[in-house]
Amino acid sequence: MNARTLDIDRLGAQGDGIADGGEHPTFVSYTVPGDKVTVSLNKSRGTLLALIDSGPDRVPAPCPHFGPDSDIAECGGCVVQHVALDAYGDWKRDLVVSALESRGLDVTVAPLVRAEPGARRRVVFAARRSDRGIVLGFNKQGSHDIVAIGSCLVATPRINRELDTLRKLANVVALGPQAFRYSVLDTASGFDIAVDAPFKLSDKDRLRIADAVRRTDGVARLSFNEEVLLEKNPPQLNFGAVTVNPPPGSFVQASEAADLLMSEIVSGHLGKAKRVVDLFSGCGTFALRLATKSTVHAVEASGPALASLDKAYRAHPGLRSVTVEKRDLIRRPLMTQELKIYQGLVFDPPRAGAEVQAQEIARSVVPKVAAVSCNPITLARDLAILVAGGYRVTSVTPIDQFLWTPHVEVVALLEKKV
Ligand SMILES: C[S@@+](CC[C@H](N)C(=O)[O-])C[C@H]1O[C@@H](n2cnc3c(N)ncnc32)[C@H](O)[C@@H]1O
Repeated sequence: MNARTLDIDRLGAQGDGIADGGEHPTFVSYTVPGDKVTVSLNKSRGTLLALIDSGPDRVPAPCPHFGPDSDIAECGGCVVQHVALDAYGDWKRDLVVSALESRGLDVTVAPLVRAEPGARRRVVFAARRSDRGIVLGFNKQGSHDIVAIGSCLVATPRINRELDTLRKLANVVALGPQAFRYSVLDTASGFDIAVDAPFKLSDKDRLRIADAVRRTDGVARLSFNEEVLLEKNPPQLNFGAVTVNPPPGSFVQASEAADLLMSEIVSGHLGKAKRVVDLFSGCGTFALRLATKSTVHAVEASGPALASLDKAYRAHPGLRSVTVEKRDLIRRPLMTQELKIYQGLVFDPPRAGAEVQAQEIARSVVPKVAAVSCNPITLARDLAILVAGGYRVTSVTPIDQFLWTPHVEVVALLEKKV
């Protein structure tokens, strides 16, 4: 074993401590700046063997599943529970600051908006049948091993209360030893469970699973590889006063509190616009709230997401007009000419961002733009395109939608004098 003693200098973008002292940086999980540690070294990665001295921002992790000291098992769902609150907030905010700086954007970034534990309504578990029964939990860090969990501090109280129920249902779904994804969305009308598995079901399996769902209280729907096996009642999410029934497995903001805050920021910026366009609209998180004041055109690639947006709009009288358009915005962005009828625009693309769409927005005369993103790197690229096109960034708000992970949600607001 290649054991070394290292001094940790900084926290990296993935939440690892980094020792800069050697020929190249060495990454050590579960460490903080100021730690002196002994590690077993494998190229640029050190596995923590012993903590010799603690850095000033080291705190005990609140979850018994966290880190190599866990008495139970080391869950890889969270990576930075051992970092003090202020240092954690600074680190996450800095992820955004450095991404923007790398694109030459000198803009003020607000402090990180904190998330509370227990706020995550959408949790993607890993599951697998083993010799000792079903294992439901999260992958161990950097491994395919699934660590069974007894509770999750990040998930909503209802998901935690019903873990046994969820586990029993996962056991009914599991065929053979292959691992599968078991995504649980905690909605107002019960759990919406979406299974993503590498195995196939027979008709008999379908009936058996549907029967188990029927007999399980608190589960609204279960779908398997996007096929609904049973919907007892439509899963319900409230976007402001509007109730939406999201399609199986569709994108939904992971935390209700973050969803609400982002919508408030976006609505505050675009609220006076007569006509707004919502690009990458999903099921209407922004569109349906903006429609209380503005006419909205929602554009999105997923037909089922748009159908649920449209259904929710039609069931809620009193909104301004909402139209939907199914369109692949990466291949066929809304062109500058098409944008000229709007006074407000929000875009919330997947992690890869919306480079080509941003080029069209940059050339447009839409006076107010809101950019929402879960990836500061692609957001910074897209914002730089808008700034080159004459937009000014007026605010950047990082939101801790993904507590104790290296992920951060960002809402950036922009204006163009036209
Ligand atoms: C980060 S989600 C945002 C959804 C919505 N704004 C919300 O807050 O729930 C990104 C959305 O982009 C959609 N999407 C992915 N690729 C797309 C594409 N090429 N063209 C249009 N929409 C796409 C996804 O279906 C998803 O709904």
